[in-house]
Amino acid sequence: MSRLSFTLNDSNKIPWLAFGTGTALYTKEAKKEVIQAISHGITHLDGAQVYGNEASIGDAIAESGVPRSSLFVTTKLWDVPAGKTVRDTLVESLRKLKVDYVDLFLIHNPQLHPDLKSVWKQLEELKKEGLSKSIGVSNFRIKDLEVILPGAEILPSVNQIEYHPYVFKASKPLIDFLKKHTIVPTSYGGLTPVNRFKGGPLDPVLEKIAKRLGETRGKPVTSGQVLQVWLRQQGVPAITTTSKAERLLEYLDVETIPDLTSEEVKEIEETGSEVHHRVFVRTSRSDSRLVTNLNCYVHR
Ligand SMILES: NC(=O)C1=CN([C@@H]2O[C@H](COP(=O)(O)OP(=O)(O)OC[C@H]3O[C@@H](n4cnc5c(N)ncnc54)[C@H](O)[C@@H]3O)[C@@H](O)[C@H]2O)C=CC1
Ligand SMILES: O=CCc1c[nH]c2ccccc12
Repeated sequence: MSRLSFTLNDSNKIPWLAFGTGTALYTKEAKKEVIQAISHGITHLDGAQVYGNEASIGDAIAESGVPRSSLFVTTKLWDVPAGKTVRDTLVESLRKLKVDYVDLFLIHNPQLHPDLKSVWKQLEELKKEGLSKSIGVSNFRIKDLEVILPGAEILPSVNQIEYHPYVFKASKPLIDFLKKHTIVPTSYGGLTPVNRFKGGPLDPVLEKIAKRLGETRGKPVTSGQVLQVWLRQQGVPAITTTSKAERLLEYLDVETIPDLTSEEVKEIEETGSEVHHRVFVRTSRSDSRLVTNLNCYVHR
């Protein structure tokens, strides 16, 4: 069972390890994989309206045998259809998820909302109504946050972003801004250096640290686990996914791995900063169409 959680600026707790359904499971029936994740002890489920599989998350929650109060369920607002409200979209998500509330409701992509301040105000009302325990954002840049923060009655609790050592240097101003405003960065794509961009300068650094940690604790440690310790040590929840039970156990085991030394952290960040690999391009409106490079959401 994953036990480690971080405290958000609204005093709610967010489990550090989340199971996501927006990449390998994007638009797929995900019930089996979500039930497997829950049964292995993952309590934080990361979904979104655009992933097309909220109903299968709902089926998994219903069939898991785990009480709703033990789970942390996230979904994300995509666009707001004409004639509908943000609330209408969340009510539809709750129907698909078969829950009375979500633990976290995020604005998925700021570039979809010319009226970003108004959308944030609607999320504030949804938190007050109790339809979402916490509210936050995703893929927000500093300039997007500067639109909603002035006059916000409720701060975003999280900003879910692509965060790993290969975007560390580019992300530093945003991470510092989030810290200043007590907004927790949550990481997606955190394993990019070992999956999408294996063969980069980090490989030998992660292998060396994994070897040291493995020898210290008498149990092997993987490079992927080193990346997740790097995130955990910063207080950054990791959103990951897998269909393999052994990977779930690998991710869960990270809670038992000691922190990296300050020298190891420095070496990961300096080596990661030698290159820049951002995988998840921003979706942006183009000729009034939403252009999204979906290829980057599934692994090569
Ligand atoms: N808010 C947003 O715009 C976005 C949110 N997300 C969320 O984050 C979740 C996780 O995103 P990912 O990029 O999939 O997470 P990730 O970077 O943790 O990668 C997970 C993938 O890496 C594979 N993997 C794990 N260890 C490996 C190894 N040693 N070698 C090779 N492959 C390995 C797993 O099988 C899995 O397919 C998504 O499902 C979604 O819920 C993802 C992208 C954008
Ligand atoms: O959130 C996961 C990846 C993602 C971000 N924007 C889109 C749009 C359509 C499918 C997946 C995604």
